[in-house]
Amino acid sequence: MAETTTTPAASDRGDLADVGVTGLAVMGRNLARNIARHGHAVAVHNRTSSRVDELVDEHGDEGDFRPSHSLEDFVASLAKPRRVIIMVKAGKATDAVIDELVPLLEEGDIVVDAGNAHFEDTRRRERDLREHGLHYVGTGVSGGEEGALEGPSIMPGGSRESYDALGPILEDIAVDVDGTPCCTYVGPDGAGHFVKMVHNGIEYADMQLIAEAYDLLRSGLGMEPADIAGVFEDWNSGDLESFLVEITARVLRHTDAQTGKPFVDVVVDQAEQKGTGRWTVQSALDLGIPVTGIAEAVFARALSGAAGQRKAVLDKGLAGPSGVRLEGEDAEGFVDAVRQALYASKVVAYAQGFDQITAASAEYGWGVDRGMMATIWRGGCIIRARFLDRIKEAYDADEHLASLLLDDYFASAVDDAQDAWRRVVSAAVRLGIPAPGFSSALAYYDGLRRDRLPASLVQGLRDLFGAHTYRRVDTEGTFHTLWGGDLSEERQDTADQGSHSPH
Ligand SMILES: NC(=O)C1=CN([C@@H]2O[C@H](COP(=O)(O)OP(=O)(O)OC[C@H]3O[C@@H](n4cnc5c(N)ncnc54)[C@H](OP(=O)(O)O)[C@@H]3O)[C@@H](O)[C@H]2O)C=CC1
Ligand SMILES: O=C(CO)[C@H](O)[C@H](O)COP(=O)(O)O
Repeated sequence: MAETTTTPAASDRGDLADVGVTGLAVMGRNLARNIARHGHAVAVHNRTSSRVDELVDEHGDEGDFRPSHSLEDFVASLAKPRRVIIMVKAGKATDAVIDELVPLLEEGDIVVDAGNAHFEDTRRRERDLREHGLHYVGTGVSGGEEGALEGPSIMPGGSRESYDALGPILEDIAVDVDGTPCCTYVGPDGAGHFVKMVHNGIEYADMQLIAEAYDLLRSGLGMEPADIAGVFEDWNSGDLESFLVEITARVLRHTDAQTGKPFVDVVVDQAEQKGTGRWTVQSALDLGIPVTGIAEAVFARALSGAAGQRKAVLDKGLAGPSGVRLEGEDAEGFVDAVRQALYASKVVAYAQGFDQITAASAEYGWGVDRGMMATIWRGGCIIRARFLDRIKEAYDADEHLASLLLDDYFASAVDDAQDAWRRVVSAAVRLGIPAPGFSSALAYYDGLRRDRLPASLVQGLRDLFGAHTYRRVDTEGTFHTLWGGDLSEERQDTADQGSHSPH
């Protein structure tokens, strides 16, 4: 387990710890254990001291832990330049820890925030700490509790210099796929946390699509959860192979011990969220990138949580098909059609997420390498999936690829799936089964394909009611029609540029 140490051992550095972790809840505790198991001496600290003692009592034999009960002792136990990993609640808790930590540090030390911070917070903190001569590394860590211990996917931002000092440890503890660690330098300031945020947004979209596939099989065909588990197990040996498809089978196969019912039937059908999906959509709105799959997933969670409204509607019994099943020819081959619709919709969701990374990288000057992001998402993280190999190949082959959907492999995969995709969306509409992920992905695909969009009419309406102007297909310049006058057209060369932005 402890064979890949690339930093000098603690004993070579004056018996000081190689790295420190403060915040020992599920993630920090397992990250510290992972670091120790890889032969690095790790200082451990937590606001509530009992967590430190528990870690050392239960797992002290796994490696070289240096417990501290105060932040002062914790900092004093670290070799210089000090490398401090903060793994606490995002937001105010992280600021509180930074405020306490900074006066104890020296120029050149590296502060790593491995929590799910908002990338704008990371940009602000990086600026502030730079003024103190400190490096601030906002890093995404994905894989949950198990990944933190066995090898997560790690997405560090910050200065190159800080990565040179920190990267070897992070690459040691990250999971390895085909000899490549799922950790790479992402880019300056908030780049790491941005990429992690989009990762989580894609996670939302992926789960929503999986949930829709389950609903279509259950409500549309009348299949039982255990049978649907078998379908997902089968799908997991093909193009859809992924962690989320694998665990869907496990969740669907699980029976509640108390009632003997399928576990999914005893869980309240209101999906919660901590906020990273919502942040992704908010940022996409600012950047003008249509991440429809992620947005539908966030809104589907919101709709599920609107308990009062849902009950009122149910009580009133709003009209529409319900309880109708597919039968005969309509049911034939439907399971496989859902598989194909799931695959095509997933490709769209990932394509949109990568578009958002592209736009943010240009906006903030991060220089994010999309092929490398696909590479480090192949293992350790929640969205790990077989088809990330294909995404990596697509971006490696053309670093300027305008959309993943233009890559030959994905263009033909989606084309192969599209009859089934349309069949599934039509069936969902006819049966009254909500499938916002599947249908919005298809609408996005069709929107991209169209020669002319009805946006021209929107432009006309804007010009009529607000003199917002429009551009013509046949002449350069900006125009306004005198709608309230003789309907003649004026050139508006001094028009407000903002009104022309497609974003
Ligand atoms: N759970 C998961 O699957 C994943 C979580 N993350 C992110 O990792 C981070 C840690 O997550 P997780 O392990 O679940 O823990 P939590 O998000 O539940 O945070 C608990 C930790 O934060 C500490 N903390 C809270 N407030 C303060 C404060 N004001 N000052 C100092 N410490 C404080 C707690 O200390 P105390 O014990 O004293 O209360 C405890 O160590 C979060 O940012 C989370 O978003 C990232 C990927 C996956
Ligand atoms: O970061 C993660 C995985 O990479 C968390 O699992 C994710 O934040 C869960 O989010 P939510 O509670 O909003 O579903």
